[in-house]
Amino acid sequence: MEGDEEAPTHAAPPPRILLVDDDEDDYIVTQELLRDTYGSAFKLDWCSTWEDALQAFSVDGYDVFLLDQNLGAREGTDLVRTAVASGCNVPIILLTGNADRQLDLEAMRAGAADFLVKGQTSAVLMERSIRYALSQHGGHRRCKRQISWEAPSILLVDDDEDDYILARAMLFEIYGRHCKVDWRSKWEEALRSITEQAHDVYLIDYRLGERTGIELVREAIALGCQGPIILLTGDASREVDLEAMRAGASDYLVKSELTVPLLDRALRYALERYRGELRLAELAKYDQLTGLANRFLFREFLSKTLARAERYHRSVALVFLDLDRFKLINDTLGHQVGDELLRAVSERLRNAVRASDIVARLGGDEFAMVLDEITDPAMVGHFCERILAAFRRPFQIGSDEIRSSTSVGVAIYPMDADNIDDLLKSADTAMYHAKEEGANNFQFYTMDMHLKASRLLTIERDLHHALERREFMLWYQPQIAADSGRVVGLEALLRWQSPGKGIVKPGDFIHVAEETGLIVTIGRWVMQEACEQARRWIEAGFSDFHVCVNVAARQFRDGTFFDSIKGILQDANVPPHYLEIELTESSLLKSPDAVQAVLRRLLDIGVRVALDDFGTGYSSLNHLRSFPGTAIKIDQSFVANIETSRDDSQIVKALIQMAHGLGFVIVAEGVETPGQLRALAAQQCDIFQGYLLSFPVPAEEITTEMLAKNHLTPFLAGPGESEGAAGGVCQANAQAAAAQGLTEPSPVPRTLTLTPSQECDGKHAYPG
Ligand SMILES: Nc1nc2c(ncn2[C@@H]2O[C@H](COP(=O)(O)O[C@H]3[C@@H](O)[C@H](n4cnc5c(=O)[nH]c(N)nc54)O[C@@H]3COP(=O)(O)O)[C@@H](O)[C@H]2O)c(=O)[nH]1
Repeated sequence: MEGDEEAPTHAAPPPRILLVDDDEDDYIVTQELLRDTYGSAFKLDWCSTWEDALQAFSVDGYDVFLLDQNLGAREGTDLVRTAVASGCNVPIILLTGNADRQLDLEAMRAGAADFLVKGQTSAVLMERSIRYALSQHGGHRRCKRQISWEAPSILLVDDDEDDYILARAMLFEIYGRHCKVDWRSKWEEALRSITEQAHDVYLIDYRLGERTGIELVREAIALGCQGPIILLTGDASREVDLEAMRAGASDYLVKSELTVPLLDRALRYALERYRGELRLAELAKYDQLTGLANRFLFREFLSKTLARAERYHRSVALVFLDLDRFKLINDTLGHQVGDELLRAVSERLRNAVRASDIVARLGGDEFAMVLDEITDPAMVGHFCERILAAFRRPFQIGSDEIRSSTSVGVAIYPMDADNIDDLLKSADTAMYHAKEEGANNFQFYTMDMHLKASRLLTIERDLHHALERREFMLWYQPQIAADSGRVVGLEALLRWQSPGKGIVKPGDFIHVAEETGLIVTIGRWVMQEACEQARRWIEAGFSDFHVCVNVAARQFRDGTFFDSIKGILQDANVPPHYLEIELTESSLLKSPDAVQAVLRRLLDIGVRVALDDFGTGYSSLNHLRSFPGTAIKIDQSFVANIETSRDDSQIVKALIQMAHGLGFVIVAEGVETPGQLRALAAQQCDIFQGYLLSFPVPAEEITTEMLAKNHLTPFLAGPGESEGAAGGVCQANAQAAAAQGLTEPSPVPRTLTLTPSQECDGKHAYPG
């Protein structure tokens, strides 16, 4: 048949084809066949081993692979499976030495696009097989869902009853008598039946009275027919073949050459392609990177699973995973490595579950699985342990060995939630709890988690509103110099005037702002407001003071932090030494080099820098030594026990000596009693801050008078005097405050009335 035809001219460049065959003679023959089709310049690439083939399969650029079934001791079908499993979506056509239905079936199931018998393959047959394979090329084989093979229902459209009888006999031979074969002989009738789409496959004769089968194909497809259509023609003609393909037929068969095996194979491939197309439509439901189900399909699956569980009163576990430190891996080793890791993780997860269990990538580094028919939560626990164990071995990504772990959250239907959204939320909440517990572990959802999570969500929403409605404000807590007793610093402390809750302190919301990143916006507002207030105080005649602003680690991550502060100071027209930023040791540790670089730049322009809460974190002399700052704030917890705990007293003493030795100014925070104040003064602490001296107050309460007073005289004048008239009011207030648990007054703030026994006469201890 091929002898009658000329080598076609191809407007498009010929496909790039790789032959995998361990027999060089076969390579030469195949090359000749393809040259008949694509012209004498066509070059077929060739490799002869399984290993070379695998390598070549991962190379981008081939359009089709021709693969010999016999590769030494190994089988081509295994290679097809391996290639498909590793995400190869280039069509693979299997070549075998003999026609074997079993093998043909196996090839199809492995994911081959077609199957050709070597000795019986002409140039035309090969070209057609390649063309159809290419037209189907779209990667649907990523979808590994098994579609069961059933006897298809077939509609035969032929105006010759004998042909129908013959075809039906063949079909019965292939599928047995239970195969449904319908027959239409008239064009219009056939069109109606086809558009009803009651059949799996259509066999249409090219000649249908006055009209052609091609027209019928076109019309049926235009009317929405999706099932595969095989055209039957009287004789082989390349024109008819091309016409059929262009009209939308899946294949064409020459009636005179029709045999049972040929029909069988054509039907199977047509059906498989059709199913492939359906799956292609489903591809939108698969994650392109990993081939796993995506969020859309996962929800669909979960919805069906929950519906079944409801009907049969079963429990279902939703297992939600998030990789630990994935962002770090992505940021440091690059996105390509990140992608590879996600693929490798997907493969391990797939291997950790039963074939029937779904594994989905919900996005980023989040994965989810569903365990059906849960009878005992311990089952799920074991499953989670298996998942965690799957991460114990490092992942080999290129030349890198990457260690990764995951945090797993579990929610059970119907115990924890009775619908998809709530179940997902619960599993997500449990996963976050696993992160909080130090990552690399699993947690079952509990009601407490729910309450916590919903509280956080509410706060987040309210914080957004608070920003929009300008509900934030700053209160200021004075810092008093030990040597002069005067106010040298004013720490700006954020307060939220909530319409529903009154004055809310940062302890109740700042962590949410930090977690959500909202702290960057809020922090900028704080900085602007504090600097503008500093300007107002300067204009009011205040001098020798600075405002202290707390800065969260997240604010440093924004590469514009330095410029932002500089701009704010300029806009407010405030010299930089009026500003001190306070950061905690943990902020410093989050990204030491980057943070230190910013701090140095700030110091260079004159901004003061204090290390907050010192003594609580990983405080070490090394950190202190390399800290580019001006002041150290000893944490309240040490101050609180300084009178009662010898250890804490010794620690404070050592901290002060150490920090002084390194040239830092020492600020003690949380000073609540005269005894604490005296103990700190005895240990040469430079600056005091605490309820004893003043609660945080609104800016209006900071007056020139207040700044001029010596606030320490009542307490440091000596035991007898300090408890006397001079310090009496303050003392009474402080004791009253202590008796009430030393909470800040709210909503109307008040300053402890300090009665100075003498005016400030000394220079501020704080270095300028
Ligand atoms: N990133 C930002 N963090 C901020 C900002 N404003 C405040 N904060 C941080 O929130 C934490 C709690 O602050 P707050 O509730 O305002 O508490 C401060 C003082 O009111 C309190 N304090 C002061 N004196 C005493 C005392 O004698 N006893 C006592 N029990 N508490 C006292 O201490 C807090 C000041 O802490 P510090 O900053 O460590 O000096 C707190 O960690 C703030 O840092 C902000 O705008 N941004």
